[in-house]
Amino acid sequence: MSAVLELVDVSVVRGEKTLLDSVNWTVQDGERWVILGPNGAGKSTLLSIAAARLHPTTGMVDILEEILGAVDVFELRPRIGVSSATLATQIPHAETVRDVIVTAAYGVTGRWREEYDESDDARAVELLDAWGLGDLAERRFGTLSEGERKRVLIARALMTDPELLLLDEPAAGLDVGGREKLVARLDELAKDPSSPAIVMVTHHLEEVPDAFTHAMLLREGKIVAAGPVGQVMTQKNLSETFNLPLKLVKVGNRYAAFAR
Ligand SMILES: Nc1ncnc2c1ncn2[C@@H]1O[C@H](COP(=O)(O)OP(=O)(O)OP(=O)(O)O)[C@@H](O)[C@H]1O
Repeated sequence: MSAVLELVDVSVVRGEKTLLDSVNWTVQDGERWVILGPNGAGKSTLLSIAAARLHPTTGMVDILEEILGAVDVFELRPRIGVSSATLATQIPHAETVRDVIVTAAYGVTGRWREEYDESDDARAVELLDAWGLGDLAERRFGTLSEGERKRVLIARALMTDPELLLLDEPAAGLDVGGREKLVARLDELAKDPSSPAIVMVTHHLEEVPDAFTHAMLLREGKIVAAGPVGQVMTQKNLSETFNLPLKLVKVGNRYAAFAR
């Protein structure tokens, strides 16, 4: 195993506010991490750093054995797959599902005059099938349901065969059926040894697929706990993270929490 991501004493400060406070964190190849924490904890800020979209105020960030600040981020970014609500807002509504996926090969949203070769088209077809989108290939992105959009965004994030996959709240806005289908699909992805290292951000314990290996709990920019899921997901750690006495329920390898 080698580290795909390493943060040493990383802080992000904006004006008076410390968004991330001395974060130390390593993600090894093959690991599947979930980052949990309340609103404003710094989860998206941390993911932006992992995506090479934000530089820390202080500290060292190593992504895929490149040091942030000493690497051309435009060469690094194609090696990282990202699915987020921000990206969804950048996709033209009239774009077909097939083009939303294939355009990731050039890191653009909106197909224009780029030339795609056969391997790009073949990869897009493979992903359309894998994510149950085959029948929607020619549909316009703007006409999709929220659940369908989420799957398109993840398929797009996988288009370049990334070495690191970052998922920012992939199940936000889904009904219980949509959430469960997506969690099951993410579980398959997590179990597949050919999948890249995965980091997923969520507010909800129910959204953690059971094959995820590691968890980080974040509160006010600081790590409350980080490590193997079974060690980190305790009633005490979660109550401290969400600043609320919680009752933790475990069903198989899935979790839920309720106020005590
Ligand atoms: N440029 C900025 N200047 C000041 N504060 C900022 C700036 N950007 C973000 N913040 C604040 O930093 C904190 C962390 O934001 P971040 O989006 O990383 O949290 P989050 O855990 O992803 O939250 P949520 O779950 O609500 O999406 C928030 O309180 C946010 O308001």
